[in-house]
Amino acid sequence: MTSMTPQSQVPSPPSIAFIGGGNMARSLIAGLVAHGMAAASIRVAEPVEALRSALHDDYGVATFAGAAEAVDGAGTWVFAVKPQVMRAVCAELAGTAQSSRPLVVSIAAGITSDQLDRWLDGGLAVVRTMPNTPALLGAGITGLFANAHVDAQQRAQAGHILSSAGETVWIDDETLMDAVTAESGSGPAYVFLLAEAMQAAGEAQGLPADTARKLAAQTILGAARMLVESGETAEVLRKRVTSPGGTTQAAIETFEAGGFRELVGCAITAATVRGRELSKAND
Ligand SMILES: NC(=O)C1=CN([C@@H]2O[C@H](COP(=O)(O)OP(=O)(O)OC[C@H]3O[C@@H](n4cnc5c(N)ncnc54)[C@H](O)[C@@H]3O)[C@@H](O)[C@H]2O)C=CC1
Ligand SMILES: O=C(O)[C@@H]1CCC=N1
Repeated sequence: MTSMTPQSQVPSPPSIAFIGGGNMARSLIAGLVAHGMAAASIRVAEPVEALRSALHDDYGVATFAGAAEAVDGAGTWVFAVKPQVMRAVCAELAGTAQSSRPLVVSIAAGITSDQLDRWLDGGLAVVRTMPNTPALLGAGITGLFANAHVDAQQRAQAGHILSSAGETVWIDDETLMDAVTAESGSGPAYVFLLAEAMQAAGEAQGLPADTARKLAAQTILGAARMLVESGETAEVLRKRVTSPGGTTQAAIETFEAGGFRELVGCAITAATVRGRELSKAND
């Protein structure tokens, strides 16, 4: 005989609570809803009323001023607040975390899984992640690290949430998460800086501003697509553009003489170090 579960006892899908409804949370929520997650399963804690209204109006998610109300009944908690407020937010939720044993997902730069676990009173499954802003278009990439308490189902759940923002890559050694933050978390800003510089240089050569902007943006888009879609290395693609004795060679030699690679290395080192500092400064 087949046993039937009465309708009233069918469990509703486990909901996700976002603690922090700012820029990155909004991108992740947009991705989850676009990938078919029921808005009714998404709860958001956000103290700023205007952000709460916008999230509710745009995606239909339930919003709350306080974190404690948002996490009520949620199986996964996504911490999307600034690193500087993470400890205080965790202190507020530690009691509930111990009784409800959620999967804890963090997107905060620098804050380690050990810190999150300790601030929530210990023994919890924590996935530390680092997405980036192209998540807004579903074109992001996220690095993820799981602590020892995370089981296979929770790992899949965290991967599912972040894959709605784009590609995912699991990192086995958490100390490398600061390097992920420095390369891809902050990385879109480096590309925007390059775009700014290319546009300004084009304008300095006499191009109208809107033309210079379009040339820079489409060039970066096209080059990025070639990197992803061609299967070739950046070096091979660069060399194909660089005709011997041509214009590109003149530019590349100027970049190399100016220490471009070293400068990029120093910038990414500075961002990596800053990630470690954020961990210490907020402990
Ligand atoms: N912006 C970026 O490119 C990336 C940011 N991150 C990380 O994402 C996190 C959030 O960054 P953004 O979204 O850019 O910042 P944001 O400032 O837009 O969002 C943070 C939100 O948290 C809210 N908040 C503050 N205290 C709160 C509390 N007690 N309870 C609930 N919400 C609270 C704020 O009102 C704000 O709306 C940070 O930890 C950052 O390191 C990660 C990857 C990329
Ligand atoms: O600048 C930051 O600290 C955050 C983390 C990665 C991108 N934005």
